[in-house]
Amino acid sequence: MLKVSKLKKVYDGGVQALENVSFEVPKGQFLAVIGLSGSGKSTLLRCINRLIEPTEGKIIFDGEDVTAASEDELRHIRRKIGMVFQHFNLVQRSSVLTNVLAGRLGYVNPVWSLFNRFPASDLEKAMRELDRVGIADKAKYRADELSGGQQQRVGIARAMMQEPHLVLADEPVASLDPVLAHSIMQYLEKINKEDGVTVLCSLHFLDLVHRYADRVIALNQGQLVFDGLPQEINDEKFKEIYGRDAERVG
Ligand SMILES: Nc1ncnc2c1ncn2[C@@H]1O[C@H](COP(=O)(O)OP(=O)(O)OP(=O)(O)O)[C@@H](O)[C@H]1O
Repeated sequence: MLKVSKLKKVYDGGVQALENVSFEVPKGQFLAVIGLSGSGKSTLLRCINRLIEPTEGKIIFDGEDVTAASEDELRHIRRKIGMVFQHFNLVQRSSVLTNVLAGRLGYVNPVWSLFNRFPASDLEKAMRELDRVGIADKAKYRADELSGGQQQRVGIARAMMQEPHLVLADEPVASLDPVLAHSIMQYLEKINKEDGVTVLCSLHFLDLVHRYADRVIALNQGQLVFDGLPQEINDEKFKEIYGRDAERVG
């Protein structure tokens, strides 16, 4: 469902963040993206829906050429791609429910959304999604009244409002207390296994990769240095991915 070919990104100022990155993702896969800080994980995820413009290369998603899409086509493609962010990206002063409904913005009439009016079916769906992540009782709270773990659950519910085919999760547990990481990962696992949503998720900890990912790709200085099963990352591969000085933790 996703094909990335020879992707390259050079930022203004000359930093080469991605070089010749190619891989394919079949529908329904849970793919982890790993690599040291600065290796290009965020850049890769954001190039896929063109939040960042790739410099070269091609991205095909659901049979459509994302890289060649017009603004209109891109809007349509982005509806099908949900995003979950490291720092949650919620509107802090708005209610949990309003934040979740924001996931519907690609669908509703913009005039309605200006007045914060959403169809009853969207409200019902928002409550269902909040229920699935276990915080329906927090719908009326302001986002900034929630803990980090709860805010990330709102982030997942918001992404699910789009009825996405693909979710891009950019270090979704990196800002959380490590003991909360599994609960958030389990929600991502649920949408992957129960709804068949394909997930691309960058992660720092290999134990999470082993526990949740079907497959893993690794970046080192913008280059793809590994593409395989989590259990194939032996000590030698580990050093190739993270460098000679790296030591396993967890
Ligand atoms: N907007 C930008 N302008 C210039 N350089 C950038 C920009 N964003 C990222 N970079 C650089 O591109 C490289 C890849 O960064 P990226 O954020 O994709 O890595 P990452 O693996 O996601 O890192 P982290 O785990 O710290 O988020 C780094 O050298 C970074 O400094």
